[in-house]
Amino acid sequence: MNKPAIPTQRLPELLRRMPKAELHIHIEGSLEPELIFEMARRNGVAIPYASVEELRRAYAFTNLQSFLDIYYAGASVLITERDFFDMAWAYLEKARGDNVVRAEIFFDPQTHTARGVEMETVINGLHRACEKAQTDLGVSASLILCFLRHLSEEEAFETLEQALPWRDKFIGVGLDSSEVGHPPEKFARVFARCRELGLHLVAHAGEEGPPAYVWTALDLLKVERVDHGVQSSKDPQLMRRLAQDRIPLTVCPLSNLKLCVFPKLQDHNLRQLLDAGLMATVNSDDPAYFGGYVNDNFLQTFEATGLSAQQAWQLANNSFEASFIPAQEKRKYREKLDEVFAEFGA
Ligand SMILES: Nc1ncnc2[nH]cnc12
Ligand SMILES: [Zn+2]
Repeated sequence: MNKPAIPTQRLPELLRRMPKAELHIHIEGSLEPELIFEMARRNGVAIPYASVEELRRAYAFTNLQSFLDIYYAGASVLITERDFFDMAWAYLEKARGDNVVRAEIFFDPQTHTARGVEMETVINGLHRACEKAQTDLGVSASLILCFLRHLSEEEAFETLEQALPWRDKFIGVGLDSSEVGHPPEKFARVFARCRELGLHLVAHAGEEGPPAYVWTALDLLKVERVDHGVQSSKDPQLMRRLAQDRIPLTVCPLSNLKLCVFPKLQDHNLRQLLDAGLMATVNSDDPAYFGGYVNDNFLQTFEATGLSAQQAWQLANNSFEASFIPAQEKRKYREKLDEVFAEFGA
């Protein structure tokens, strides 16, 4: 696509305005401190912070585990179906404001069922928000159930069994939580079962873990997308494989910055991934904890790394191509994307 250049000063507005899909968002990671305090109050749950400000000050992370410890503590205020609905609805309204037209949303049922919350409560609350987003906001949203990789494969199987009565309310499964020491192969059998069930398959790999974890996510779990995957750039053969097979990477730049995967946003390898022909996308991961929703990720990363309007188009189009929607809907979103670019003279 060779189109006239868009002046740099109009790039932020274009990034905000362009329609996009968000494919890597943990709904529990969208729970803002204000909502944590509100839910703690209404549910009578004690939290070890005196104020919203004190909680926010604790969001200073050194690596993935230092974040996960506080993220699981934050999720402990979620008790009722209304809590899950309110959390997802707050995210979906923000997503609408960022011109997200499609969201594929991760949830971690084991974080809740381990505390005695029923699977039904979790799924129904989240799913109701997704349905309302379609009717009231025009945002298409679906759920992806994630297994916690620091727990056993047996526990993942139990979680799958508990969720199957609501099979029509989620479109796929993923793998998240502490990566290093919990390689994808630990979950090969449960992913094989999910594949038989016709579920879409994704997994976090190569966030902090080595390229070997990306290889096994592809070859043993048979995932359709890799979440993060930024460590792949250390392995040229893997980069060629990802490009050739058009495997999408759901990259989360502000997450990588806040979890010290890259020392500065200027050092992020998003440009390198795009230049190597990989289908990279931009996402927020855990926006309440990492200082920004999807447009903040686009704006700050473009500012820091000097990416162009052409690359903005590529990233937005990749987000539709990588999503689990029918080809006809992908085409519709691409047309909307082209309309917005045309308004900017591209
Ligand atoms: N960035 C991340 N990596 C792994 N597990 C997560 N759960 C929530 N956010 C996560
Ligand atoms: Zn994630």
